[in-house]
Amino acid sequence: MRIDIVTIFPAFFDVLDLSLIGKARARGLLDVNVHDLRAWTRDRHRTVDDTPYGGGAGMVMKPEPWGEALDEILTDETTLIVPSPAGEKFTQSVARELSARPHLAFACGRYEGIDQRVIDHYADRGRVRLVSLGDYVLNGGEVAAMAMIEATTRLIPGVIGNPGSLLEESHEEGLLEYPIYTKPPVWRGHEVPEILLSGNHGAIAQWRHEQSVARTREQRPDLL
Ligand SMILES: CC(C)N1CCN(Cc2ccc(Cn3ccc4ccc(-c5n[nH]c(N)c5C#N)cc43)cc2)CC1
Repeated sequence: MRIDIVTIFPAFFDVLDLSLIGKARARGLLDVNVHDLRAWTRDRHRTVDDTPYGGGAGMVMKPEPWGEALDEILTDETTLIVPSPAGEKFTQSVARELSARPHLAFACGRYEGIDQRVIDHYADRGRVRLVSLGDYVLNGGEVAAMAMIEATTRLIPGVIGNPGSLLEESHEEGLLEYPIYTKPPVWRGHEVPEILLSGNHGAIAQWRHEQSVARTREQRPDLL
């Protein structure tokens, strides 16, 4: 998968050189390219924003730099993702859908957002998705893009070491995951549930499912 990220804070994505995504890049599983939107400005101040038509607080990101950047980056195979508080909710299902795409481009806005005509222009030409990380307000699209990239790329075969662990994760089966434990068997007086030491794999699987259901009922009844 190729991923392109356009942002006025390219250094924000240096973290993508680390950990599993960094290793996947080194192994050629992922081709991640971060671009500074200001590279497509034409004025000496490298201006990317201006006042909103119709008045109102804040500034709006100008369409011209975005148009020149995206014209260079997008292909017929690209899904353009625009993180936005007004977008569809980002879920595990969306992550799974995006993980099958050959090319993702993330347009990370700042200020009050990107001039609507940029989204309209590229919507006419193919796949544009406004996607929201959740019902809270961030200062820009970078944090959301980072989360979406991590949730999506970890589903690509070979990116994480143990594909089996993808199957029992929260939200994959519609339930929250069961509690997990490791050595020592007793820690500060807290014992590991005895069933997990029994070696009875059928009983352990049953117990884990019951724990998942109980946890989901407690924390996320909306998922049941
Ligand atoms: C009345 C007038 C003063 N209102 C002022 C608040 N406006 C809403 C508003 C609020 C913040 C931002 C900052 N921002 C800029 C680009 C950008 C991309 C994503 C997100 C974002 N926030 N939360 C998520 N789940 C997101 C995602 N994905 C936030 C972004 C942009 C826009 C609405 C207008």
